[in-house]
Amino acid sequence: MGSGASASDPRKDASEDTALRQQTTADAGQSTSHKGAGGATRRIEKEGKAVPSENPPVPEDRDVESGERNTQEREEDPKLNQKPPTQGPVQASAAKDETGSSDLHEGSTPSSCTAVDVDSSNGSISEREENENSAELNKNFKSTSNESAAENEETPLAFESFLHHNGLLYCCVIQHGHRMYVDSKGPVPFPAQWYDQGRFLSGSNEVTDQAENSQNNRYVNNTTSVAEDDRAGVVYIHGKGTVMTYMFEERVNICRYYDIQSGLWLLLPLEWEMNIDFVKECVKKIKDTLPGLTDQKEITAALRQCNYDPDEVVSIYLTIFGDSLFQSAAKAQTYSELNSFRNHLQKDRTIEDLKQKLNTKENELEKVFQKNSYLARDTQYLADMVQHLNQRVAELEADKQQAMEKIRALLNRRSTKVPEKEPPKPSVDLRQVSHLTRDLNISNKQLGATVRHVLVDLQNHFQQLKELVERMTQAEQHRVTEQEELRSLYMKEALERKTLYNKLLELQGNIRVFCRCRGNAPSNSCLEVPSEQDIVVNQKAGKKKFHFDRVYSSTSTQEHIFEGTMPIITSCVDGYNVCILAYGQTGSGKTYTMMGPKNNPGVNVRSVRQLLSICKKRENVTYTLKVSMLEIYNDSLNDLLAKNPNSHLDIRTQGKSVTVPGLTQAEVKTEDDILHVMEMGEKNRKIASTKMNIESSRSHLILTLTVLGADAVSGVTTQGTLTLCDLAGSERISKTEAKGQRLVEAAAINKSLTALGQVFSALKCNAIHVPFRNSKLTHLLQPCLCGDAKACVFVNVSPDPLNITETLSSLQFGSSIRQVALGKATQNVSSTPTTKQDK
Ligand SMILES: Nc1ncnc2c1ncn2[C@@H]1O[C@H](COP(=O)(O)OP(=O)(O)OP(=O)(O)O)[C@@H](O)[C@H]1O
Repeated sequence: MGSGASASDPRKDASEDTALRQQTTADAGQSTSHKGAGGATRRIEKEGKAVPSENPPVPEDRDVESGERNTQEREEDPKLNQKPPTQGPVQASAAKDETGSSDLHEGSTPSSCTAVDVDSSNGSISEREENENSAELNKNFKSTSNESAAENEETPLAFESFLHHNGLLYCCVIQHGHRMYVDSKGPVPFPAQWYDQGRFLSGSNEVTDQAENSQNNRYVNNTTSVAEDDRAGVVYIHGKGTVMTYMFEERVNICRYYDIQSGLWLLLPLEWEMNIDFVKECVKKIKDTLPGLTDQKEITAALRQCNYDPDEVVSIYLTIFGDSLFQSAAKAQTYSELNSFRNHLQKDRTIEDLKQKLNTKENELEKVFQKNSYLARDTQYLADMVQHLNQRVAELEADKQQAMEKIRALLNRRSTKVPEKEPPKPSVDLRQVSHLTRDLNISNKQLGATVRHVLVDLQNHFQQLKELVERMTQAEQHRVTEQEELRSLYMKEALERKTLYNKLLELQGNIRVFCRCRGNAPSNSCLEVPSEQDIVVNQKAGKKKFHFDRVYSSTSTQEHIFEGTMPIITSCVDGYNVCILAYGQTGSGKTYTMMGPKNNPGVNVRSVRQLLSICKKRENVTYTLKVSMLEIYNDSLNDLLAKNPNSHLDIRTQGKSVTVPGLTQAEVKTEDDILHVMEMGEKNRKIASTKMNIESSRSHLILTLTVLGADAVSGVTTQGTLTLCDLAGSERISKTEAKGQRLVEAAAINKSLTALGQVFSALKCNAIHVPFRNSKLTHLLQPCLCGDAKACVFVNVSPDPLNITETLSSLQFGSSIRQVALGKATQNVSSTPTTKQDK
């Protein structure tokens, strides 16, 4: 093809390049590393694109021969002569050695091994053809380049891709500073006007704006500066044809394809990927390994997340769902749990639908009731009317009777009196009377007809009303039955949801231990947080690593910290005893974590907010919240909400319940109420500590929220408690050199924290006796630490190297309690008949 023609009409070039495209398409299977979006975006081996050090020897006779045969075969094969995909990019083919390998290191053939893929059903050119075509191209290229280069000189080549505005991608070669693009017959000088008609795809994440750089790129002296792009590729999409793909970032799941219509790079849809052979193979491999997985779309999505690495997908599934996935879905018992999670979501939606249905029905009923009241009013009106008409009929009857009697009397008088002379003139005009009688008869008849008519109307009305009432009664019965069904379904679903949620928490462990490094870390911090679950202490003797459920670095925000505790707060509303403790030396950030400053509150305030929001959302359950606040100083309890905060309290145990008789419990309804109560408690704590000349950090602060729930639908009542505990500082006596009162305080703190450690140790080894009563602290926390509770411990540590010993001891304490596995948590529920049940 002449360079002039190519320059003026790139589309024409494209149609002439069909065979080349087909050939490059076939090359893709061998010359690419499949790291891209399956077949969609494949990476080209870097080595294949590297600038070769020498011109490779290509067998001349074979090239010529294969070139001829290729042309002939193309003419004969309709598949190869088919119209080229209009959006299909032209990629340079990889010249191959005799074995068909495109590896430049081995074959030492200069090539631009660009990756291309097609739908295998469309038919690809045989490997032999590929070799032949590649060889021909190489030969052509070699001869052209030889003309411009010094004979036998080792010529460095560089390859790049040019994306024309018409959507076609051309492979370009630079040699001796001259740029050429690869035509079906070989390299052709790159037309100057093309610089403004497209852009080069660079090796970096960006697509180079050719308009800006066109001047710089016209003559390239240094071959190594030429863009190498291993992110470009093409994919055949059924129904769309061949589209060009490009990976803009390192992660393949954001690979894009070039949409010729919009001229934009769009995200590759999951459905397309699912149908790509490479992806299908990966999915098959995963399914073969884990027969328990069946959903192809889900597996494809997982593949996308794992950079199309089937092994990684398998290992992730195994980590989450265990060995049960080795069995087929029907056999796997645990997998059914996974399904039940999915079903659960579906059921949630069903509940929503049913609730809506219930609302609609209730509205309908409301309307029927309204209609009923209108009809009742109509009936009353008609009945009044009938009564009135009856009265009127009676009056008319009476009038008629009177008139008749008068007539009769007149007639009698007339017949008995015999006129002797001139008969006397009758006092009543008989004609008038007969007229009157006739009129009366007529009106009597009319009245009778009207009454009959009204009566018929009334009967019809009554009949209609009767039918309506019957229908209403039926509808009411139907509604009641439906409501009953909905209620039972709701109860079942609610129970299932709670069970699943708590099962999830149980799987995560009923005691979760988090570590938080204090903020404002010094530049010579002794702590490192290499991952979300590890913390490393840099000490002179070397590094020491500790593992926790979650480690929060010095830069973690209060929001982050709270996120970790959120799940167990939901449990509290469901009737579980939940406890959040902050442990650590003085100044390590316990109070900051639990209470926090007003403008950036800590776990306490956020938990309360969360609790209230959950309670508000559950419309069928009426919640009552009560708050108590106490401190433990020198192993004695002070009620911080009492009028006299110094009044000492005792602990009483009855069965499993531990109570503090006389402890003030304030009922709260809103967030403001709770904050007000907390503020009051804090104030009392300060007053008490000033009076006793102690520091507030020398006592344990325990804030308890009791949540009582009464479910109007199921009639179940629950009681959960949320205990928020800011422990006293855990530093050693020897370090603080405490004396006198301070020594007594330190001893009490030590004793209670040691008792806490002993309780955890006993729980760890499932001891028959757990020494809860060794201190007031552990005694009080017993319901939150024994079998039916969920606890979350924050180990607060200071990053200051001066506190390294305390930091190590706190971390040691934290990692030892992390190994504690509490028994299966049980819910504090009771079933009581509720008056609202009939609702
Ligand atoms: N994450 C953080 N970001 C910013 N400042 C913090 C952070 N953690 C703690 N601080 C600050 O460090 C200081 C000590 O924190 P805090 O009072 O919470 O420690 P503590 O462990 O409760 O001490 P004590 O046991 O004496 O009560 C406070 O001034 C607090 O504001």
